Amino acid sequence: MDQNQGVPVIDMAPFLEPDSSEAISEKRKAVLQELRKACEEWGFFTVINHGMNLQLLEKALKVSEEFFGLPLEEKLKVKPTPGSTPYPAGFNNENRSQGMRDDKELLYFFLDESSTDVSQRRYSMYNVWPENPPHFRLVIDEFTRHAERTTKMLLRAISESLGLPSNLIYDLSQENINMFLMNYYPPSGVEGHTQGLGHHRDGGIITMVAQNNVAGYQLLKGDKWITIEPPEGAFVCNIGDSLHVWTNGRYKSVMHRVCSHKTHKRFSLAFMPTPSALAQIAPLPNFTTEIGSPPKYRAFEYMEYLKLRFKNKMLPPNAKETGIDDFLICQ
Ligand SMILES: O=C(O)CCC(=O)C(=O)O
Ligand SMILES: [Fe+2]
Repeated sequence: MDQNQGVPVIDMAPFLEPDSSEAISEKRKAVLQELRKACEEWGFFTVINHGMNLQLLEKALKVSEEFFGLPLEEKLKVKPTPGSTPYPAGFNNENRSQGMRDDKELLYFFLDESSTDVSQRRYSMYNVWPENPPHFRLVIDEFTRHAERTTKMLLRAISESLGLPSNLIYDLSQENINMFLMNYYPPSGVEGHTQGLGHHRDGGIITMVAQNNVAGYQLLKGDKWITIEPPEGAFVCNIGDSLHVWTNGRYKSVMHRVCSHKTHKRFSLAFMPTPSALAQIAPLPNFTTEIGSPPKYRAFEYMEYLKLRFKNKMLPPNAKETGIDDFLICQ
């Protein structure tokens, strides 16, 4: 059986149309229905016709391959700035999940530069840009500007799919922050499962991932790990814990991981639109009082959750990590 069978592929073309004729609006409604079903049943979906120029995506994947192909001492020059917590921007090859080493390298940036309000750019000031390859910044700036448009379009569609005003989810996050992760998973050289990135749920609103054509991204459905093999040029998206809590668990934040390939290098580019540290994360009335359902999660500030999750990085092997379940209200 095709293991990818079932992870819904959603064609966003009607959301790229400028006009809002009756015919387009009908098409959009159909897309919203598919999106709702995917978020409720899978917590994952794949988007095509997402508005990103595919040549630009290719260029970004190529520049990431060039960067990660540099000698380690060159990559280590892209050192995180002290104080850029909770997650330091820059190069990092010492990630851990469940206390075990992830066999991956990460280059990490904050994207809030597109914000017109300079006082809000308090995350991207920590970004550290590689000097090599020389065209790195040019390519990545253009790519991330386009990708931010795509993430905003997806957040609007997700809001609408929940019957909420288009801007609500974006507004709840309080600031315009996208975390941008460039990941490199070296070949493992061995048969069987190797931890590229240990199992986890994402914390933000959604995560949107592009990858080269090397499989390894897996989600947990029931008790089975399913490998996601997206069509070329697609973005794989999943629901993060914040959206899971806002919807009182209706849109699911699902466990996933990355398994390294035996012989091939895997690259991925991940965008995570994320709430501001001060954003309130609590189930919305639309999914609780208004429908007579008790809230499943207590309210918290996003910073509280981030700090707890950051401690996960220091845990001994196989220790239990903090996750969204720790915020469940016992009933
Ligand atoms: O590299 C990938 O494909 C997924 C990355 C991921 O799950 C994450 O960074 O949270
Ligand atoms: Fe993830």
